[in-house]
Amino acid sequence: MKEFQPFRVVIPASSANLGPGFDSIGLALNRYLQLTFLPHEQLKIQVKGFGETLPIDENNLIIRVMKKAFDEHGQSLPTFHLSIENEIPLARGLGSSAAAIVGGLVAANHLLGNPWNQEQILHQATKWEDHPDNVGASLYGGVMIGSWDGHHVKFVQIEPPELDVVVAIPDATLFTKQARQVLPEFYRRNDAVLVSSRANLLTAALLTKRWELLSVAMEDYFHQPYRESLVPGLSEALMTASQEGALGVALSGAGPTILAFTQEKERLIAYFESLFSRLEVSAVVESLQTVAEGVKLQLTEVEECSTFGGKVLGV
Ligand SMILES: Nc1ncnc2c1ncn2[C@@H]1O[C@H](COP(=O)(O)OP(=O)(O)O)[C@@H](O)[C@H]1O
Ligand SMILES: N[C@@H](CCOP(=O)(O)O)C(=O)O
Repeated sequence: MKEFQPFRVVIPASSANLGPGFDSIGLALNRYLQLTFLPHEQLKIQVKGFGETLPIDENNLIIRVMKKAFDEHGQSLPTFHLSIENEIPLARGLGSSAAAIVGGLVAANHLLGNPWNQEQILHQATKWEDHPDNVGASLYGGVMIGSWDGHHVKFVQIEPPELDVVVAIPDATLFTKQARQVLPEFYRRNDAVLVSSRANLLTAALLTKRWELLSVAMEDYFHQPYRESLVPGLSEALMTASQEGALGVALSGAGPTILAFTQEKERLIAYFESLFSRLEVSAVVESLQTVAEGVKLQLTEVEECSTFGGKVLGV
């Protein structure tokens, strides 16, 4: 067994796209995935919070990511006890897979002696997800604006907007893979021109804090119209939330969560609760905060690893 000092990696959730920033813009949010690693003679994984259905062996995404990082450096992954404490619901459009990938890469990089810098970790993470929006936000925090051509990521990180975020998270899952299959292969030039101008306006509005532009700047024609049929409440929220306190509203990532920026969060929460109750769709409506900081790694003492007190479900 390879010895190392126990450590913890804490990764924020994220909301991708913000409307027209499809596969490009991501925002870090204050729900966290926390991974605690302790040397152990065999792999053991324990899950608390969201993720009861996750594999607790080598098939777990975090372990697959770590193993690949070790393979690329010609080393074999040490064995450990991994405690996963997860506040990010799975397959809801809040970047759970991106958080797992970023967490796995940051943990592997630490165990390997930090061969990768943060930009190289972003590159690796983007290769796993094939878009830099969620992984960028989880890694760097704030708002990440990135561009990936399949080989290179170029990006700018900006401060998150000083606005409240309200999310409506339906109980049903929607896997990103499934929500990408409904998207068209080609776009008409007029649609592409319009949505690209909306994305430009969104970036400018975020940079200049022109919140009154968000309702128009977050209009999207890349993905939301095609995903409406998969997401209860989306078409109505896009049409009416701005009259109920939303400054801008969008599908969060691939959905089914709907996200809105607001300065009137109680009013907007009441609106979403009434919308979902009328649709008879079970959903949690709550306010989240944007976060300026991305993933953090903390060395810890064995005594502090109280997370290992619970039942160990692993192999
Ligand atoms: N904490 C985690 N540990 C391991 N795998 C995870 C974790 N969170 C998410 N995943 C993997 O990511 C999948 C969900 O990814 P995805 O469909 O992209 O949804 P999301 O919008 O939540 O990112 C899960 O089914 C699981 O395979
Ligand atoms: N740009 C991607 C974002 C997917 O985000 P997730 O949180 O649903 O994984 C897309 O829209 O497909």
